[in-house]
Amino acid sequence: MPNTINHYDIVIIGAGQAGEPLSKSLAKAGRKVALIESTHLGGSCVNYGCTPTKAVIASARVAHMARRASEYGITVQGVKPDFKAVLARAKRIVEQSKQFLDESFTQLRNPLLIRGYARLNGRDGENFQISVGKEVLICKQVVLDTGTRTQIPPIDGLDGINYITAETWLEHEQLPSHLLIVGAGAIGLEMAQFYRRMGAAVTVIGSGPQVAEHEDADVADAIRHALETEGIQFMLNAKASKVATQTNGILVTVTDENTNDVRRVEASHVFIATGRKPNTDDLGLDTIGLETTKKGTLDVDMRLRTSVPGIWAVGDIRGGPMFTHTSWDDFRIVESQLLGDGSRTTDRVVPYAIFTDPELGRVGMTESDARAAGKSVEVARFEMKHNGKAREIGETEGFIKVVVDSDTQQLLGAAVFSAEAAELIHIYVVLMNAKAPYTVLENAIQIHPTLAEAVQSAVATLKPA
Ligand SMILES: Cc1cc2nc3c(=O)[nH]c(=O)nc-3n(C[C@H](O)[C@H](O)[C@H](O)COP(=O)(O)OP(=O)(O)OC[C@H]3O[C@@H](n4cnc5c(N)ncnc54)[C@H](O)[C@@H]3O)c2cc1C
Ligand SMILES: NC(=O)c1ccc[n+]([C@@H]2O[C@H](COP(=O)([O-])OP(=O)(O)OC[C@H]3O[C@@H](n4cnc5c(N)ncnc54)[C@H](O)[C@@H]3O)[C@@H](O)[C@H]2O)c1
Repeated sequence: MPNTINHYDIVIIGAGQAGEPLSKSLAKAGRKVALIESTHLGGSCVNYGCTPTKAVIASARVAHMARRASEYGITVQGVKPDFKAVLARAKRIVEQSKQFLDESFTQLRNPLLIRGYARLNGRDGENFQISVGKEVLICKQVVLDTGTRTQIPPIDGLDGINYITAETWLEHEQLPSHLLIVGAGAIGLEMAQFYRRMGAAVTVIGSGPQVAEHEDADVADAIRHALETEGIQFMLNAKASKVATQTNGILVTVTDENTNDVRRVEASHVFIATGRKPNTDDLGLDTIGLETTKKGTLDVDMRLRTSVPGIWAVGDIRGGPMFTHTSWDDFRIVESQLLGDGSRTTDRVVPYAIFTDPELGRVGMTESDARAAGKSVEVARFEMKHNGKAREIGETEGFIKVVVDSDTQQLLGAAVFSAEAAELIHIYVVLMNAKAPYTVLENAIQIHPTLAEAVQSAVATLKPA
């Protein structure tokens, strides 16, 4: 059977956080658009990332608060998480989002959703050729939004065990008796606390000297301490070098990065959370002369153009911050470049959070980054135990750290480690976007009693130079 050949203005490969909204926006503006997705609409965030992880983290918090009930004068007896029911709740929430996305495409002919795995297949004159099964698409421009998958580290024997990853954790319906998590980044930390609160023993192995390696040491230590208090064990400066099945589970050999000393840990399950590998290795990029970096990302300019004119890269594969909100903002950048005045670029303030409890809300530079950059730095720190609302709701753990440029009085960055930190950080985000001095927040009125008062209290401890 001959291949079907269809022509488009723009083809988007990957229906992730940027690709899906971009396809609709470009089509609405009159471009003929195809969106190709190999698995499920919504990508990693909806199907196994943000959505289900935050859903199970919410269940875990209910269990945690039920265990703490007596602190509030309430008697709750026999807190018993039902692990399967917790996963089932998360899966239902995922299904709702997936269904909503699927239905949004059922009546649409432009953008046309094509299900299948896409590869670039060289040029057709000035245009690009893309293959999906037996279909060939010819187009003027291509947007790549193919996301990432778990980066599997070279651990001896790993192929021989049924390890868990960010992609597969929802399918493992048996609560591990002892979960060993390899990787102490965002995924490792969030999932460690989830499984621990479900009742599993949890050990986290991190190759660096601290958890959350991009954060200031005091912030990273506070996260580790909070998780240790709940019984999670950490092995830092350590690497899992070998795994082997034994009668009662899995024997993991852990090598100390500094001393080369070897320890053996028995676990029932292993979760690999050692970073993400871009899905760029089977995209036919070589057929159009597009090279990846060593890490597999695509170098882009601030307008998200790759080195091949007409090819754009958005979301996690373009290097830099890997978040749903940055991927979604990439959609707005490409939209601005293709349909608007081109003013929107990657020159942006990027906040993020680690959804442990307490949460970490972050924006801008860390103190160490700011000092390394030679800025004239002033740092304020405010302990949450001094905030009235925090005491009233029993959430006194944590602190706020604000890094200010003492020449301009503008924020360079902030870390909020507290209850609701992922919400609170946005106050600093707005201040940074407005390029306003911290005194604007200092002089504002905040509602009492709120955690937001702590965000103000932190800057109020700064003194203008
Ligand atoms: C466990 C976990 C928790 C997370 N939690 C958060 C969080 O709380 N907050 C946050 O901001 N971020 C979170 N993230 C990160 C967030 O999920 C990603 O940054 C975001 O989804 C990236 O979107 P994307 O556009 O790069 O691609 P993705 O959402 O990964 O989508 C890429 C899509 O491309 C498809 N695809 C790949 N190759 C092809 C091909 N050749 N042909 C056709 N289709 C293809 C894939 O099937 C996929 O659907 C989390 C990630 C994980 C793994
Ligand atoms: N709340 C959120 O926004 C959220 C949540 C989860 C994931 N994410 C996104 O997904 C990305 C990936 O998360 P992640 O946690 O997998 O990656 P990560 O890069 O954040 O952390 C991986 C950690 O694993 C360690 N490591 C690597 N190889 C190792 C080994 N062999 N043994 C022991 N430790 C090893 C690294 O030193 C690093 O600290 C994040 O960067 C983030 O962008 C975001």
